[in-house]
Amino acid sequence: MHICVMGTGYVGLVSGACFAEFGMQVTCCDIIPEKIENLKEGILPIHEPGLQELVDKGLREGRLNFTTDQAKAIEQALTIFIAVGTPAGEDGATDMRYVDDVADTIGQYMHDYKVIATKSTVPVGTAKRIRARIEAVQPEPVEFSVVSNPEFLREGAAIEDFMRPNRVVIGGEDQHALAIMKELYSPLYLIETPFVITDTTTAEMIKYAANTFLAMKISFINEMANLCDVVDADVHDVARAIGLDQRIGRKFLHPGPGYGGSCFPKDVQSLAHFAQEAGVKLQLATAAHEVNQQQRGRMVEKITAMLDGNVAGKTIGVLGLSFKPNTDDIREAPALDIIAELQQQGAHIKAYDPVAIPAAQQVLRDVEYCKDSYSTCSGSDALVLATEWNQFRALDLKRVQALLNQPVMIDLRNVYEPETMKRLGFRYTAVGRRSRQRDSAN
Ligand SMILES: NC(=O)C1=CN([C@@H]2O[C@H](COP(=O)(O)OP(=O)(O)OC[C@H]3O[C@@H](n4cnc5c(N)ncnc54)[C@H](O)[C@@H]3O)[C@@H](O)[C@H]2O)C=CC1
Ligand SMILES: O=C(O)[C@H]1O[C@H](OP(=O)(O)OP(=O)(O)OC[C@H]2O[C@@H](n3ccc(=O)[nH]c3=O)[C@H](O)[C@@H]2O)[C@H](O)[C@@H](O)[C@@H]1O
Repeated sequence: MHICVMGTGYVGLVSGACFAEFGMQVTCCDIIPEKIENLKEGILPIHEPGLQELVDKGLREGRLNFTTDQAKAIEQALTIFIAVGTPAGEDGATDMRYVDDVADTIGQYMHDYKVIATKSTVPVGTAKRIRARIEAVQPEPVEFSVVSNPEFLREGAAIEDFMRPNRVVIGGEDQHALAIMKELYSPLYLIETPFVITDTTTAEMIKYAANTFLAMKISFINEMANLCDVVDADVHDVARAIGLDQRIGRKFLHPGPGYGGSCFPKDVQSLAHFAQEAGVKLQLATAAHEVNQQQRGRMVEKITAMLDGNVAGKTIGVLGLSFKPNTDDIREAPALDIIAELQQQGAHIKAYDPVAIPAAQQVLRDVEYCKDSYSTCSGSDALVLATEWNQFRALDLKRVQALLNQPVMIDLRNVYEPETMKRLGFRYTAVGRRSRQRDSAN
């Protein structure tokens, strides 16, 4: 089956490469010619483990193609996936311009039956909006179906998530289109992936409910961590113990500087926004967002407190810039806000990230980028662990201590054990770890 994927970002490129691996004939389109020229040569615009191999294979075997010629790609395909960005607009409303543009393009170039599947995360009602736009621009009336097929992959684990998803959600009103969509995912039936087949509106709703629930879990544990900091309890034990209750589950209970990335922050706000437009006030979504925003400020306070309440004139080494490990994505990365605030307060920042430095250079000013973790420590008055890349989990702590001006570490991802750090002579603090251990900082 020929499919066309509109947008070659994290979702479009991963979906295209994985569908090619499923045996489909895939054409990925983008409006950025340079991106497409690079992709034709196998040069990826993003860092995503395992993606290079899949793209190389797809190109080599001729099942994966890249083009800016949207007319031709649309013409050839039976199914067209929309995987363009849906960034937050004003007041948390979703900026629909890219989805609208794609819908208009599809409408213009559609000459026979197509299934149009939305993979982008879009507000409830978008399937109807896409249908209306296509109908408005079609040169001749051609039958088509719009289905909602939200994507649940995580950056950094995207291939595994696509190939072995917890579930596939397909929303549609037309049985023929649903049958085509099921056929596309037929390799997943072999591994007994659960399928949720529903209507478009419900499928659109599911994606926001899933992301908002996960975001709420993170904000919840961050609030618990903040309380643990004050009442002398250990959030790791709290998270483990509550997570062992299978009704709660252990995942997504890691406290830290708050969630970042291109999805949770915008999706939580978008849900609250379109709910409000529908006359429904979603208090939990709003609270999850507010807690998340405040968490970054709390992290700055933690850092400042470890430097005697004043960071002006101090040098702070920051490990990790991306919003999570295994990606070069810095969209809404907590590290960036924290760095900007520390700079505002007069600190000099040294920073290292295994892959995200080029992206960070586009947005951060006056940061001294380092070639590795140890050069980041060298001459710094404190070390902040902002993103838990594996290589930061196994630092030579004696070397770190020797390189720092003073042995101060603020571990925003709770990677290290307070007891160990105390034994090594560090002044160490983390997020919600027990005060007996935090006392080591004093
Ligand atoms: N990044 C992620 O992990 C996930 C993202 N999503 C959702 O998927 C959607 C896409 O997200 P990302 O891949 O992160 O976006 P992205 O920003 O990385 O990529 C979007 C791509 O679409 C291209 N584009 C824009 N207008 C176009 C047009 N008219 N025709 C063809 N291409 C066009 C852009 O040039 C860009 O390359 C969003 O709605 C997001 O919420 C869903 C699940 C996971
Ligand atoms: O809609 C999306 O785009 C995607 O959003 C998230 O995926 P992603 O943002 O790539 O990464 P996550 O692993 O979910 O992490 C998001 C943020 O939450 C933070 N986080 C995560 C888990 C946790 O316990 N604590 C915590 O602070 C991470 O550090 C990161 O900043 C969801 O996990 C995906 O299912 C979804 O498809």
